[in-house]
Amino acid sequence: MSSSRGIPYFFNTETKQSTWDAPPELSQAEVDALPGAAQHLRGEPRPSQVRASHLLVKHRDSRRPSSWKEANITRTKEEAIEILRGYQAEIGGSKEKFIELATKHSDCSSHANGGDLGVFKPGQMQKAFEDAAFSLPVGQFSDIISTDSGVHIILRTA
Ligand SMILES: N=C(N)NCCC[C@H](NC(=O)[C@@H]1CCC/C1=C\[C@H](COP(=O)(O)O)NC(=O)[C@@H](N)Cc1ccccc1)C(N)=O
Repeated sequence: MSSSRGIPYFFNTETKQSTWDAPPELSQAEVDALPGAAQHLRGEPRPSQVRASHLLVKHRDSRRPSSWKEANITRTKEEAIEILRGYQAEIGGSKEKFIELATKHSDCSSHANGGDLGVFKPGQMQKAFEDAAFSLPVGQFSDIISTDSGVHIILRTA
């Protein structure tokens, strides 16, 4: 799973080559079942806009290490990832749980709307966030994504 784009890539252990494209040996059903499989693996066009929610955990290297929750955020990036891994385990695919945890813990002002960012188009969000959000099937969660704001889990909602 690419941590910057939150979508799967494929690594050939013999040739040590990595690629975004699914190997021919994988059946379409296997490709579709990949966690957060990018729509390009499913032969779908990139949408012109998406709607997504996120749970953001900031750290001391965040571009703005402050939030509604904590005026001065001093945790390290590794600590932030550990915290987010914990939330990821609690969420376990449940949208209700995601909304509950984003509301309580997200370091983004969108926490007030359960993490909802509304609809956005390419060019609005930071690249890694955009790539992951636009690659997720509707209703799917990303893996942990890192941007200048901190580390995120994204749920594509439309
Ligand atoms: N709807 C938009 N276009 N709002 C501008 C987005 C700017 C954009 N933001 C990001 O890419 C990250 C990923 C998602 C949120 C976010 C960062 C920050 C938190 O991080 P920080 O900036 O302290 O580093 N939250 C925001 O921006 C919030 N206003 C998003 C929002 C909140 C409530 C309702 C709608 C949107 C960027 N290009 O920097």
